[in-house]
Amino acid sequence: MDATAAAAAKPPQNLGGSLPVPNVQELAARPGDLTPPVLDRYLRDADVIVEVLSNSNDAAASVPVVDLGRLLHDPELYDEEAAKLKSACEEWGFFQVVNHGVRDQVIDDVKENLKEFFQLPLEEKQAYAQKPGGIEGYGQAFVVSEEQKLDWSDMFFLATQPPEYRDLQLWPSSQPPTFRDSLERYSAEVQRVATDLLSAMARNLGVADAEKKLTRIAASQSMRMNYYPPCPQAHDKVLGLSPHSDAVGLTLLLQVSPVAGLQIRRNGEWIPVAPLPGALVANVGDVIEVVTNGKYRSIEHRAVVNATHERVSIAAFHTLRFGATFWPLEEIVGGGEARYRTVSFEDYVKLVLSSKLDGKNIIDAMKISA
Ligand SMILES: COc1ccc(-c2cc(=O)c3c(O)c(OC)c(OC)c(O)c3o2)cc1
Ligand SMILES: O=C(O)CCC(=O)C(=O)O
Ligand SMILES: [Fe+2]
Repeated sequence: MDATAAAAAKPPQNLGGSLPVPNVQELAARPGDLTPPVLDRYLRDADVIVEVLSNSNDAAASVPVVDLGRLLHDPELYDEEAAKLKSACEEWGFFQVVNHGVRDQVIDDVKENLKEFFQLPLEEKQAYAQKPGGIEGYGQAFVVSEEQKLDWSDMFFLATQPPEYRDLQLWPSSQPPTFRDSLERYSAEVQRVATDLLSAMARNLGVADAEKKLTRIAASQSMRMNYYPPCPQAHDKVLGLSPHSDAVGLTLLLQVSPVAGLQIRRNGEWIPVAPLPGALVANVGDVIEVVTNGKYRSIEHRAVVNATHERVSIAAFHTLRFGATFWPLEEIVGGGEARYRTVSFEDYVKLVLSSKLDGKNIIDAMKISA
């Protein structure tokens, strides 16, 4: 590869960052520092965190479960499982993936190492802090004004695929010593799951060449590793992560802790997605909504926090590579109207990273108004 091609392979720098905000794990560890003006930045209006209705547990139980092994290795069961995937994408936008083939050891190692990382003293974690104007590293995202309400969480964000997108200075090398290895293995296995799911979605959509057009949506991957400290003072008045849809193609979320927190908005209610041991939670992101012209819609979700237990999760975001452009696929639009704009991936990432985390605001900005 010549120097120009190598430079082109690197992702653009300084696509956007966040205003600096307090480290939430430290705030939680020193409740004396949590004075009313500090806490007030996290407290939501009473109507924001409404309880889920009592019958919601039934709905939670029916968040679809898709068996990837059946789709990949069992021709006799393929049609039945593909139909489940189709209705999960059309009706829910969220589903749990089981029998996905990511090895238990790979999952256990990445979970252990990430929990160890978050337990390091603040000064050690700060060695991997986000740089001004950048999103990668340890810190926060989507804080664009001093007035907005803050989320009760910290994040560690790393670009993981393709390997040339990585900034290895931000990948912990010695504490914990196996972090790089375990993240690398987990990243590769999860990217394979994303590609396989997108292939199956392409077959379901039944459009010529859709496979190539959809699997490119897993060409890059980044990991948002979330740490939600407990909040005994006000767990029912703060949010771990504001309502949002993922501004990527396909997210595969690992609920590291056996603690509830993820909720999806369905028919106007917030429904919990209980951690299912060994499963990955898949969700359709905004980029899939664009290329399917709204046939598969991204779904708003959020994270709530616990009074006494910390919670850790890893969102593996799969999306396009820089240099790509995306638009509603002609085969899906057919004789109808494209409902979303064509955009270069780079411009799209700039839009994402300068936004507030606020429901479906990003995809709304992509819509062509009637
Ligand atoms: C390949 O280029 C990029 C792809 C994705 C992102 C990105 C970074 C984030 O931090 C981020 C995020 O925190 C997030 O919040 C939950 C999110 O959902 C709205 C994202 O889509 C997201 O994307 C950066 C660069
Ligand atoms: O922690 C969770 O359960 C949700 C995380 C999430 O939605 C995200 O990182 O985009
Ligand atoms: Fe999300």
